[in-house]
Amino acid sequence: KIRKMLSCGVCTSNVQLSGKVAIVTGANTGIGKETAKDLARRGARVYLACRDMQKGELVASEIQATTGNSQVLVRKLDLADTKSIRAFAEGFLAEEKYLHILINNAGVMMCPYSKTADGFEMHFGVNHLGHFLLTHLLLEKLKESGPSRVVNVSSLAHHLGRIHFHNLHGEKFYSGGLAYCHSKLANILFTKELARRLKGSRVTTYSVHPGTVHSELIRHSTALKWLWQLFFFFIKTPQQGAQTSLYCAVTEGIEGLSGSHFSDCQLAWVSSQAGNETIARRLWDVSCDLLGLPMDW
Ligand SMILES: NC(=O)C1=CN([C@@H]2O[C@H](COP(=O)(O)OP(=O)(O)OC[C@H]3O[C@@H](n4cnc5c(N)ncnc54)[C@H](OP(=O)(O)O)[C@@H]3O)[C@@H](O)[C@H]2O)C=CC1
Ligand SMILES: CC1=C(/C=C/C(C)=C/C=C/C(C)=C/C=O)C(C)(C)CCC1
Repeated sequence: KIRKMLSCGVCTSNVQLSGKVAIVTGANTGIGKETAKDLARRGARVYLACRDMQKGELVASEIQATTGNSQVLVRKLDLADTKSIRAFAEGFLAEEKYLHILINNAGVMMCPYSKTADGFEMHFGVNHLGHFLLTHLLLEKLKESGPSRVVNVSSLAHHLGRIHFHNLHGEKFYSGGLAYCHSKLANILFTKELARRLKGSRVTTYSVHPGTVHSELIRHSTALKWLWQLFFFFIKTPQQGAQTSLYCAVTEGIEGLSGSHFSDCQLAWVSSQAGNETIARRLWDVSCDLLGLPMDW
């Protein structure tokens, strides 16, 4: 009971999703897997967008067996490679008429310094630019399918983040922990700017802090692995961690809150950086520039 109380925030909506189509990135484990499972239980056709097809197929079978929904599909998506992102989107657009829910969930944390196939620093490239490009490529479909939603999984860690426009790829200085924080700040800035640009459309967008959750996210940090074991009682299960993403994806009547940040299924405060529209606009333009996209999408 105490653990349940500490975990806070449950998505109580019983909205059913038959006939709806959803994509969850990084759905082969952790929060993404539980998010996909819940959407499948509600009857949606769910695409598990995973970089490891074998892991994805195993999880798809598990979700199909536990939910009785056979419409759980795995498609290859490596967010560290824009070619893979474009191939994923092309395949999806060719096979599906609609997209109602896009959950940009995949993430990496505290990686040793490394770059994506396109030369972007790994956290900025995967957590921000990868999802930015994916959303761009799927936006027309989301618009055609409205009402539709984009949920960006960020973190409380964004409070320590800054967008260092002169060092976006960590070439001047690099800390894996801070790079993660910067990328999670970018997730919130992207959400706010996207919401501003989508005003008047039937697509809404939300950013989320899932809580502190048992998952593979801490794979690069021995210290956090110890901390997680020591304080296991205070840490959410992936199923509890999925609640706020699900809340933002399915709850009726939150359209007016597009662009907002949520934690424990409630509105949550963001840092002053995250609320800064000038930084959000500049990050948008720089991201388009890096990805070779038009700025006015
Ligand atoms: N756990 C926590 O306490 C917190 C998590 N979050 C956020 O929640 C989200 C989910 O994390 P969580 O479930 O905890 O972590 P996990 O590490 O368990 O899951 C991350 C998922 O992202 C996938 N992924 C990583 N890199 C890529 C890539 N290049 N292309 C495609 N997929 C990729 C992983 O795939 P693979 O299995 O192949 O590595 C995995 O499926 C993240 O955005 C994270 O920042 C935010 C705050 C706290
Ligand atoms: C201080 C403290 C904790 C540490 C929390 C930490 C270190 C959270 C890190 C969160 C991350 C890495 C989020 C990712 O986005 C616990 C274990 C909750 C137990 C209570 C005291």
